[in-house]
Amino acid sequence: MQTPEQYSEDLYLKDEVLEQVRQSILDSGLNDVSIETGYGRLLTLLVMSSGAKSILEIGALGGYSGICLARGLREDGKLLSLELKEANAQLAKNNLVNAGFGHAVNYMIGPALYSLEELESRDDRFDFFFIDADKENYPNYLEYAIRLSHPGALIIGDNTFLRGRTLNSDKNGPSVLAMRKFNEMIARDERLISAFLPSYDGLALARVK
Ligand SMILES: C[S@@+](CC[C@H](N)C(=O)[O-])C[C@H]1O[C@@H](n2cnc3c(N)ncnc32)[C@H](O)[C@@H]1O
Repeated sequence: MQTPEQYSEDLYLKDEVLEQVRQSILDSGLNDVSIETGYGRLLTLLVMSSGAKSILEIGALGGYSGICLARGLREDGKLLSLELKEANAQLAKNNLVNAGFGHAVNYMIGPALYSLEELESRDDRFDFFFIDADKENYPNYLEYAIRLSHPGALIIGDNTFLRGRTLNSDKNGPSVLAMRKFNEMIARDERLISAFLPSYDGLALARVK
């Protein structure tokens, strides 16, 4: 029997652009740890529904989520993506250009914490955040996202379950501890209104009050 996720995905026609992105990641010798197809679709829907004009993504890889985010942007909207590795940012950029979003995207290369510090020093603000990089820094990324947000901004974080490790009390490595802290912040921080989606590897959604 199909999983609910497989059943839902099979309802849609093939997305040639996004399939090509996944192939380009594999062709580059990288693991395809892009966002799941159903959640990519949700990103587009959320960006479009929120009317976001400025998006900050943390973790670009090959640009899969970047394209999903850009698809929801208004004509004059911008996506800034923070990526540790230059080669990944280049791959993502190529894929965004091929998808017709070259005009809308910029990359900052290096550890995201440094880039976030720079953005804060410039007093930059964003309407939408997608957190999908090194898990140990998720609580730090969330704190920065709240500080860099316009009121009403949306913050989305991927992989909240860490393939089940978050829920397993025998697992207590740094990524797991950080993800538990991130999830608790999402649920309890008084600056946020939030919800969790338990499909795939889990997704956290929050709105800054
Ligand atoms: C899960 S992948 C991102 C997938 C992408 N969001 C998508 O769905 O298409 C994580 C990415 O975060 C990047 N990354 C890891 N540590 C980072 C850091 N400290 N700062 C910025 N990027 C980082 C990795 O190089 C990798 O490209």
